[in-house]
Amino acid sequence: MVLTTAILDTVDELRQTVAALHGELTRNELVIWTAGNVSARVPGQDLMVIKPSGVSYDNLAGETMVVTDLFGNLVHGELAPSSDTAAHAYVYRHMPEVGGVVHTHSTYATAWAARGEPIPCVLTMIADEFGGDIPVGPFAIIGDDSIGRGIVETLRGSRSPAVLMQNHGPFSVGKDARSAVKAAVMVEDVARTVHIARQLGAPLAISQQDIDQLHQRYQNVYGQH
Ligand SMILES: O=C(CO)[C@@H](O)[C@@H](O)COP(=O)(O)O
Repeated sequence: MVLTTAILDTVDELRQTVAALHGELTRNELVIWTAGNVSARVPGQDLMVIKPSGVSYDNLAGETMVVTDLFGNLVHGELAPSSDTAAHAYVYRHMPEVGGVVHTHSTYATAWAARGEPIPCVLTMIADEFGGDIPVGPFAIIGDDSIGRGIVETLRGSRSPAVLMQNHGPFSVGKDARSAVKAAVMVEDVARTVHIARQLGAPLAISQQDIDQLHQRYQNVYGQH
């Protein structure tokens, strides 16, 4: 596939954005070594920008980000794409509203994934960002569409932008890559808080009505408009 000058301009800007967002994963201590990855859909194109596989975060820059089609075929860039490219691509193919995907192995969220236990909606911040319990997706081996299918099928049944893939770790989605990174940061924060709360007792439930009210406010009123 030959990329036109207009698409290349968009891609180059997106490569810088995705590279910078990988810095948010290390800054928020969500990844170690080369684990984790961020991607962004190229607007209006069946393309995505994603991290190259196994490259140190110290060496991630716009120029090292790669571009693939939505079946994981390399279209632009020198390096091999992330080993999670198939999962990201599957999400983009089946969830047209998603513009960004993030995967980490952040400690507390991954500990919940190891138990295959959803994070209960016992904090206002969980209601705000996730709209209910943070769901668990099925165990799936990397290498084909299994992880992507598990992410999509689980998220379709939830308001949550994050899913805890059993025995693996969190994947998060958003309207753009920055929103997906935000969900990755927040799922780790609430995973830690609920874990700590449960050490000393049973966290108290929030009513569905209150969850709905909190979610609606946060998604539609919170912040600057
Ligand atoms: O979780 C996995 C694979 O599913 C890790 O290898 C992943 O975090 C990092 O892989 P990449 O360096 O993106 O290929």
